Amino acid sequence: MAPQPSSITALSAPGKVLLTGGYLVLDRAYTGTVFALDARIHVIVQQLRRGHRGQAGSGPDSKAASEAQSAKPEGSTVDEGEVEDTIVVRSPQFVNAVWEYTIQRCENGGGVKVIQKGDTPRNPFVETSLSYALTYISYVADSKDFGSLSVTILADNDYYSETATSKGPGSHSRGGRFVNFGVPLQEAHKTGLGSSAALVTALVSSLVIHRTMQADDLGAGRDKLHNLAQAAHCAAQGKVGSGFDVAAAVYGSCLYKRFSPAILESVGDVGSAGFDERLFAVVEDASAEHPWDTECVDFGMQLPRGMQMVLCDVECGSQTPSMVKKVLAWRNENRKEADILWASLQNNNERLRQELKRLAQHPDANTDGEFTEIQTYLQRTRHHIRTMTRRTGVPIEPSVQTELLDRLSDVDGVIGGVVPGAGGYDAIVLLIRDDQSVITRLNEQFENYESLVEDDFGGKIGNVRLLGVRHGSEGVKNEVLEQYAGWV
Ligand SMILES: Nc1ncnc2c1ncn2[C@@H]1O[C@H](COP(=O)(O)OP(=O)(O)O)[C@@H](O)[C@H]1O
Ligand SMILES: C[C@@](O)(CCOP(=O)(O)OP(=O)(O)O)CC(=O)O
Repeated sequence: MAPQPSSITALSAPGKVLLTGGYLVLDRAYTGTVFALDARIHVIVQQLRRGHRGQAGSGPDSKAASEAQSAKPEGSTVDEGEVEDTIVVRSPQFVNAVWEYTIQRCENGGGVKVIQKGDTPRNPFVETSLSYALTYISYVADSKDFGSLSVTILADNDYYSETATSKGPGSHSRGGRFVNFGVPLQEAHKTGLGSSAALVTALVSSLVIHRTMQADDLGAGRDKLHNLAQAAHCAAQGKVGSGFDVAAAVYGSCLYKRFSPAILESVGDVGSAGFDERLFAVVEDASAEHPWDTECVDFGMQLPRGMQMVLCDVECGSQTPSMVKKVLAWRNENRKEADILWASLQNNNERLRQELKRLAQHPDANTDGEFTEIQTYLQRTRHHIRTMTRRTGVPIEPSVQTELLDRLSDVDGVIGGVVPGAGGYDAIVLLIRDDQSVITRLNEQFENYESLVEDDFGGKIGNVRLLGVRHGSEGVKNEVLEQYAGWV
């Protein structure tokens, strides 16, 4: 029998930065070095009402469950007399961010599908995570009775650019580490930390732990949660990416080698006959034909002592999907040249990672305190990325970012930096000496920062600011409820 659910479950998962290996990591022949961040997305699942066929909510915490039930969050349509189970998802840091769903049990093993009520704009990442997690849960627990659930999403501030409200005096009015953004989610500008991967990971993990496992099972269940989160994230995105962001959300910082795309290609859509069995096989890695082959090496890896990683938001977004398509099209048409370039990048990225690892393991090896080797490898990686930019005609490191990286690399205490991930006009990453005076000097640079070059791709960067986010290394984890006072 499945374990009895406790009444409230809270988990969080981190954002990511792909320090090196952008584009290369799409191909299993290469790897990416991904760092988890200390900016996390939290998901709190509350059991509002027992499953009406008498299944849920009768666990060891049933007193707390009935309290949660009577403290029914505002706006919920769930009440005791109603037979229909509903799931209400809220993102209370944003205006009107409430999504309410009914649960549809599909025939012929089509799984469990959530159907959105009302006319709030749909949130594909929330919706798909719910359908995928409930399908898996109902298959393993052999029960389709979920009861009604209230789900709260809380994100650390650095996932989105500041808004008038988040900067203002009332931003922390509800208390704790989370701010009120005062705008609808669609109007919030993302800083590119991988909010959707962290959200999907925290959401599917909290639902699965809530219904089929105990909090202590998180370690042992990590691989299954990874497989489920990758499947849900790909379905919500409508494409199979490399999955490095979901891997970092689950396992934390690591050297990542992607899974073979074929693993997820045959899952099909929720509602289609046999979906529950296929999803179960994917999550439990039960397919002999397509076993999971993701490789996350050195997970939980740390930066060397005395080094810190910072991100600089440049207030200007880029379109990753079309950039990826263009780079891959160029690679297909220029295979020989691309292979040489990809090999040079891989080789240098690997040396950089090995040196970071060596210094992390032998803190005394950095005798001059300058991280000179790291500086050299970062410069070489940038050199190859600029070649990639020129040859593909894609603004991976466009000249306004070259200018910014060059200027910041000259600041005393900055070891070097790169455009992470797909590059473009997203936040850049810097490795610096872990010293407050370096942060002070960087902030001084940003006060009057003005770009003096004309960009080769017509991009412009506005305000540059240091994000508060730092390297975090840890993947998905259980959370304590006290920190959500005022929000849940
Ligand atoms: N706090 C949040 N609450 C609810 N949904 C969120 C939240 N943050 C992000 N999302 C979902 O993730 C989407 C952004 O994902 P995506 O475009 O992949 O950006 P990112 O690069 O940050 O992952 C949003 O459109 C929304 O569906
Ligand atoms: C090009 C890529 O290899 C890296 C993209 O990294 P980003 O960190 O830029 O990704 P987004 O969060 O989607 O903006 C694509 C991939 O690996 O999926």
